[in-house]
Formats: sequence, C-alpha cells, structure tokens
Amino acid sequence: MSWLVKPKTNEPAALRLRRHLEAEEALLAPGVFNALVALEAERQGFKALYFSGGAYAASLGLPDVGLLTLEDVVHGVRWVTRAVDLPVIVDADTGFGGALNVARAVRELEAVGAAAIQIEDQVMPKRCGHLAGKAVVAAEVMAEKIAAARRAREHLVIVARTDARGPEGFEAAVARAELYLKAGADVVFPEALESAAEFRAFARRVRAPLLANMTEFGRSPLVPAARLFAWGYRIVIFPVTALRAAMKAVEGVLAALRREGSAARWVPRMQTRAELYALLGYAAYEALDRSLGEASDAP
Ligand SMILES: C[C@](O)(C(=O)O)[C@H](CC(=O)O)C(=O)O
Ligand SMILES: [Mg+2]
Repeated sequence: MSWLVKPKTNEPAALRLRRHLEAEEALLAPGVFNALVALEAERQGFKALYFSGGAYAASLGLPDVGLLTLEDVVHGVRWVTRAVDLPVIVDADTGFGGALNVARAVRELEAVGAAAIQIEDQVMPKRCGHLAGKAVVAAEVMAEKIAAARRAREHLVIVARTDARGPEGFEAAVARAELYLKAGADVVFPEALESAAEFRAFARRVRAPLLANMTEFGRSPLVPAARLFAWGYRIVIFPVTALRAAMKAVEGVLAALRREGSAARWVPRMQTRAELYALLGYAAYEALDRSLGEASDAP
C-alpha cells in the first residue's frame, strides 16, 4: 500500500528503531535504493531498511566514491520514507564535509523521516569499505562529527562506522569504537572485519549495539545472520544484495532480447503486471479517485 492512499504512522521512525534496539531485537535490514525495492522489502516482512550509498550511487550510474551530495541522498530517501513506514538507516558516507555539514545532514535526514544516519571515518574521496587503498581521518575528527550529529538530532539514531580495520588493524577499530561511543554514537559499525572470529571478538570487546555488514564479494566472510545475532549484533545489513540480483536479471533479459528480438522466453521469470500493481497499491488509488469523483458529483 502506498503513500497517497494510506495514513502515515505518526511516531517518528527513529523512535520506532530505538524501540527495536532497546528490546534487543535482531534486525535484518536489506539495502534499498528506491521506493519500489523498499515496498517489496516491506511486503516480505522486514522490520528495517538500509538506504545504501553504494547501491543508490550505482543506480544513478556512479561509483561509490563520495560523489553523492546531501541533496541527492535526501531526494532518494524521501521517496523511500514516503512509500514505506519502516525505519530507514541512511548511509551518509563521511557526512558531506566537516562537523557542521554532519549537523546539517542530520537535520535534513530527520526532516524526511529517516530513522538513523550512518557516518564513517574515511578521508575523502571515500571508497567502498571493502576496497584496498582506504585511509581514515584522525579519530578526534570523527568524534567531533559524532558530537555534532548528537547535538543536531532530535531522535535520529547515530551509527558510527569505523573503516580502521584495513588501514590500522583490529585493535585500532576497537579503540575507535570506544571513542565514538563516548562521543555519542548509538550504534557501532565495524567495517570490513576479515573473519568470523573477528566479528565475534569485536562483539566481545565492544559492549554496545553493533551493526554487521554482510555485503557480497567483499573482505568479510558471509556469516549467517543468526550467528551474528547470537554474538550480540543487533542489525545485520545486506546493502547491495537486491541491486546485485536485479542487475544480473537485467543483464540476462537484455542479452536475450538483443539476441532473439523477443523477451517471450523470459516472461515466466518476470514480475507480472498484476504483481507490480499489487505492490504499488494500484487498486487503492483507483478507489480513491472514484470516491473523489463521487464526492464532487454529489448535489
Ligand atoms: C555498506 C556500504 O557503505 C553501502 O554503501 O552500501 C558499502 C557496501 C559495498 O560496497 O559493498 C560498503 O561496505 O562500503
Ligand atoms: Mg556506503
């Protein structure tokens, strides 16, 4: 059911996410990059979403190297938060500049209904956390950004991501996590840990709500979410999973179309018209239009 035809939940999304975290619920958050994917995730029963910077940039034809502006992200997030009532964790890369830019990002994202902002401690130009050649800013610089986010937010959950594991090692990532928690982070995201043992050790050392990133083709092994939850992680994201699967399907169908001049063979693998309309809540829009017409016909 979609945004024009249903009442929105009044409770801020950040408070709903906080409730899940306080109840120590296990949140499996698929990455979304547009409202349609978010609608499907909602239909499948997920309780939270991750607005992936990497997937969103890719959907706009860009690599994940910090080219998106705050306005770009706000625009994409607004479509998602209109479409679904689920709490959305928003990837804000390095926060679009310094501490003041982070403060502005917090205000803008909270205004469009985001539940959480994720900021990371890389230097610009940032890159995907699973690539070589990353560098991190001084821990104090990141702590200042977190403090700025904390002051600017009303309810928004602050997720501090550290990319230090690659460039500085596991111990540095733990130390940064502690500093970021002191600066006011609500959740810590240790990026690109390199083994299941490291995920487990990190959760033993850092006693705070933690987020694990199960992105495919990266440096981290794909540990089943149930194990991560058992070790103490509260949120497990699958940031680019839907995009990767969708693009492989697009590649296949367009290759077949080019080759065969027909997509008929692919029809059984397509979302049907009825399925798409059901996801969009098409019937509810028609009913709304009809009832508006009837109201204006009344004498
Ligand atoms: C989580 C992430 O920041 C994202 O933008 O989705 C990426 C995911 C990826 O590139 O696989 C990251 O891990 O840096
Ligand atoms: Mg990202």
